Amino acid sequence: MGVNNTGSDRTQEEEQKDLPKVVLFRPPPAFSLIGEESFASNKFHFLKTYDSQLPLDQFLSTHSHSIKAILSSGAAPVNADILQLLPEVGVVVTTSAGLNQIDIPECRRRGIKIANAGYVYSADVADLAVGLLIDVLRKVSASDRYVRQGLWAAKGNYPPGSKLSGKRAGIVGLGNIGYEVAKRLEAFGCLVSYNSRKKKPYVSYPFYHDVCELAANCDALIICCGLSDETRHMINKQVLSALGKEGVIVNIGRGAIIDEKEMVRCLMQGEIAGAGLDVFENEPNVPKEFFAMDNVVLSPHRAVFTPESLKDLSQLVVGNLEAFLSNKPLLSEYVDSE
Ligand SMILES: O=CC(=O)O
Repeated sequence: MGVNNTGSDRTQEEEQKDLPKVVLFRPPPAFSLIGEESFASNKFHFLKTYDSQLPLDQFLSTHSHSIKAILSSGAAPVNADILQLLPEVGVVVTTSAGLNQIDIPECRRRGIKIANAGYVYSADVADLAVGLLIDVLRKVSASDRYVRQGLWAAKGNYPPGSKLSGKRAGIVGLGNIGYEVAKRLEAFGCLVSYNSRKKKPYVSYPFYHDVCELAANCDALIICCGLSDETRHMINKQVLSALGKEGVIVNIGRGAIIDEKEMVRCLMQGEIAGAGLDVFENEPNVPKEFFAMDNVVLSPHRAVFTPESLKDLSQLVVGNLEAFLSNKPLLSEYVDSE
């Protein structure tokens, strides 16, 4: 029997057994980016379904009465079938800002609390949204390719881009992230307006109840809302035609908020002017048509990933798990408010 570094003669495995059990269905990207130990892996027993040879239901049934918490991330669903195998679970802590992978009504029905990444990523995601918008308008990536291909010397100047300042920017979803995008674009001299489920009392930006009307009254539409049954394909043919030939769309929310096939068609036929996309309907697969479009800027769903924010995230996740396990209020509890 090995002696561990606490001086006791119990193996690390035996000691781990006494720790509160937290189940994971998929490795959070942050584990490989900043290290699993940043998530206090010495304080919790992380049960990783993806490391087990057992089928998921068998694995969960084996541990069903000892798992108290779920650590969710990315697209792995936390649905009714899973929750019913875990009767002792009282909290789902997710490393994501988005909650579309979690069956929220089922959690509510079972009295399970939910905590997400809160405000941790808002600034980073807003920065990337503005970056994508500037890139599309000013053709940053496209002209970079032009220079690298030696075309500047061979063919002369690359066609000019379009000015950001003075553009009418329509924010779809004025939550934490949408608000950060709005503040940044205002500072760039844009005229901000928004669509949200409800008018926000704390801002004076013009509010459009109808997203189509918002699109008709802006030059750039920035999608910042979460994905739900209500918002799936909310940006459809009608909204894209309302945005029009000069209009640009940026999506840092979730791919399925836009009807992607329709967006591809609109871009191919010049019915909208360009797109900056960090998210896609069927990630990591991206419609091949985009690859040949110089007016489209593509980013592999990475708006949230900066080491600085991931460090804050790890503290928030650990804080949420500890708070739950000691019956204290969660640090970033999700409440259905908007
Ligand atoms: O997209 C990333 C997230 O929801 O955190």
